[in-house]
Amino acid sequence: MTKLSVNINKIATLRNARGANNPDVVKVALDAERFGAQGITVHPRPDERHITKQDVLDLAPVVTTEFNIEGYPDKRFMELVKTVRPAQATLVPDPPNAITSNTGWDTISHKEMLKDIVAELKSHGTRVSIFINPESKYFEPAKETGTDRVELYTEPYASGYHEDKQKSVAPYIEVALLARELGLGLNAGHDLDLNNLRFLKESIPFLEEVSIGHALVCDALYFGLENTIQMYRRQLEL
Ligand SMILES: CC(=O)[C@@H](O)[C@H](O)COP(=O)(O)O
Ligand SMILES: NCC(=O)COP(=O)(O)O
Repeated sequence: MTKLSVNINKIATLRNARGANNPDVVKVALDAERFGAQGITVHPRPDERHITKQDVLDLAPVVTTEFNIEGYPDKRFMELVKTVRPAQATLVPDPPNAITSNTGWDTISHKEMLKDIVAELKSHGTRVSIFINPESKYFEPAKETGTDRVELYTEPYASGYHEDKQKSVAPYIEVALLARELGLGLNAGHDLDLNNLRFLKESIPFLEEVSIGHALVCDALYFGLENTIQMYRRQLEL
């Protein structure tokens, strides 16, 4: 079964627009779980443009599905993850000023650094996933870091989907089979939506988790959060 982890970054974006507490990020996370989310993902960026450190501290004790914290493993991130000990930490190579995540790790040149970070996070009982591009050269080094999983960066798949979905998904199938061969768990995320999700799932049925935020929150403006989460869950049922 592929789990749906709902990324609530954009709920916090809306909340921050007025500086009060509407929408209430914690309430939305708990409602999302009640509506069928099988995980909650947050990405507390250094500039706190959306999810703040306090959001993470507030969410950690009340989220009952899998709590997944994404981020660049700097001192701030590592201390926050050590404090809340989420089910999963997803390491992304985003510089502080990135408008969004736009690439996976170069696990070849960063292998030693990632090895130490993965070991520290796992020592706190947190499962680790490493954000990765669909390029096979990065997968054996990823395995050598000791990470539990990799998360396929799916923006290239999404951006090419409408023109030629078979061509777009091909590199992902190739590296997914390699990941399975290496014993790496497989997550996926970024720019997945109601149009492209089912084909990805059909192409890689052994995906363990997809984390979806931007498109899901946008869809919820039209369909409502409960309906939207159910619509995304149905895309994952083969
Ligand atoms: C890692 C990834 O692809 C996304 O989860 C990312 O966290 C999105 O970040 P923004 O919501 O800040 O665009
Ligand atoms: N890891 C991907 C994620 O959490 C959400 O990405 P997006 O759906 O907001 O592009």
